[in-house]
Amino acid sequence: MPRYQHYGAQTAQGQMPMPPPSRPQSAAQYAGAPVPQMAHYAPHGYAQQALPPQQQAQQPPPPQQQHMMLPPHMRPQSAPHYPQPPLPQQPPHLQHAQQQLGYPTHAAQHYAAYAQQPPAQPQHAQHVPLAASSAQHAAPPLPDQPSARAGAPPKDPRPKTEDVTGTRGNDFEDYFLKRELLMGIFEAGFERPSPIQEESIPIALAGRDILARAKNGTGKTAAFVIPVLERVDPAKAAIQIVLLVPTRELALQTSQVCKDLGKHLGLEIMVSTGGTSLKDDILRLYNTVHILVATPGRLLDLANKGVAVLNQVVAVVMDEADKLLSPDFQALIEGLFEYLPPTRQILCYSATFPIKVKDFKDKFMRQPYEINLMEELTLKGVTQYYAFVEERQKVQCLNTLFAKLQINQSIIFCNSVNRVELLAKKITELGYSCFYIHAKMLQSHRNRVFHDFRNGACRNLVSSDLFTRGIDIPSVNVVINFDFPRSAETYLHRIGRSGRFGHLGLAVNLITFDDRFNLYKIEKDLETTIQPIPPSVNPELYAFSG
Ligand SMILES: Nc1ncnc2c1ncn2[C@@H]1O[C@H](COP(=O)(O)OP(=O)(O)OP(=O)(O)O)[C@@H](O)[C@H]1O
Repeated sequence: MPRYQHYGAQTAQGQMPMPPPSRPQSAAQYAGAPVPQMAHYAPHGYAQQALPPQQQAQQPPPPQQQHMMLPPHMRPQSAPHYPQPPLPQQPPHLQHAQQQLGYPTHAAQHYAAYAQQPPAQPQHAQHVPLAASSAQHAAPPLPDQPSARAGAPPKDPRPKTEDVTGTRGNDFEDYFLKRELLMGIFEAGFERPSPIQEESIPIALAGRDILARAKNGTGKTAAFVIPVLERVDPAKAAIQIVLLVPTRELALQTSQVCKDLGKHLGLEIMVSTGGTSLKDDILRLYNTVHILVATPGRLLDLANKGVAVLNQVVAVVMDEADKLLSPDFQALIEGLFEYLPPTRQILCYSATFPIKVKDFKDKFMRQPYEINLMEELTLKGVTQYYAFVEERQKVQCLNTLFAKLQINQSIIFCNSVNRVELLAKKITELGYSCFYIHAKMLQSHRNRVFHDFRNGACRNLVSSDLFTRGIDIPSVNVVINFDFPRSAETYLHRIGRSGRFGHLGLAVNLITFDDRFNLYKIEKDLETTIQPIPPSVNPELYAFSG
């Protein structure tokens, strides 16, 4: 029996009541709440932070009748505005990673010999487990030198799942990386490689093409950034690495990872995306650039103009590769490959790889090494629930979720730009702090929202699918699909914005009658079960009290 048939029968367990398909719903029973007007709604993605107390008092509480439409466990308490816990500090290792650590300059010289060792030997490409052999080839720190780990920040105390802990036990030292690179890795708070990093780093260092699939938030970025940072020759004034990503925000984030991990390497890293001044990019390219992180359209433009010279590129990375090979980008990518030398290494990463990648693989890649760490598709640390609602009940249901859940930070996804703006407005009117972001906003506003949300300036972000892929904000512990996505890929990437690096997270899906087939299909495609939301959600499933 298809699962969607029994949703209506489960109301006793506490989820939203499902109206039988044939029974028309009375407007009085399911009418949406009139939403109070809100003068403090600010455009450009900035909704107000929170109403001043005296204005909060003036806000009419949501009508009682509306609460009664919800099953008892979803009804808000009596107060019109529900206090949420204070915004948390960033985990200690993240705060620390942002601080500049002074290193004695002699350390770099002292280790020059070690740093200049040739990159990984062919046995890496043969996939020899490094743990077994590391004792033979890992260079021990010289007696009078601090270890490259000396600048590591305090340990992140949050529990992690096997998605990132299920490794063979390798250490970063096992890969013969430059000492300066190791220092950057440890200062970023990375202690050991994650499974995808263990699989990918040695193969990439050996120069082989890679097609890699691993779960969201398990460290794919460092899995390609570390080997490409190792491969760049700082003395050579040419673009040596191209990192392609589908969105501008992801480009900014990825370039920041390159800068953080490579901060002792003395490399020039440039971001180039649409929505910024082309002239600035052209002027920047007159100076040395070693690593170029770009969205495909802008880079092709610069290559066509002869400004971005790509004939010295040794490796090109395609993050979210399936998206980059979708019809939206495919022509641009193929255009770009005409400028790249035939010897370039190609590294492709994503959590989702449909069949369409095959054509690209056959046409451009040379016997790629394939990594698939996704026997199981969803993250172990992310608990998934659905609440069955009528369209007009959604805002009230969200209000209840805000009141009941321990949200550190949340991302709330809508299926269109219009709905993002409307929902942000309604959330603000309910008295909660909220930003919004979508692709039709000015880039400068997008950047500000991204920056401020990441820094914890606001608890909730309403987003279109712009933030579905790749965005890494470790404090996000709750994702809400206000609108249920249409495809399993989108669903997987969206819920993967919580539960980063094996931490715990919660995904709540608001499901309407029309969504039920889609819910069933996505559950089937992902071989997962999305449970009805219980009357109270155990905070231990998603909230770290530390
Ligand atoms: N070895 C490591 N040790 C500790 N933290 C790590 C390690 N590798 C990556 N991280 C952290 O894990 C988080 C997720 O990493 P990343 O964004 O690379 O995941 P991803 O697999 O690319 O996710 P997505 O599929 O969503 O793009 C980041 O905050 C990153 O700093």
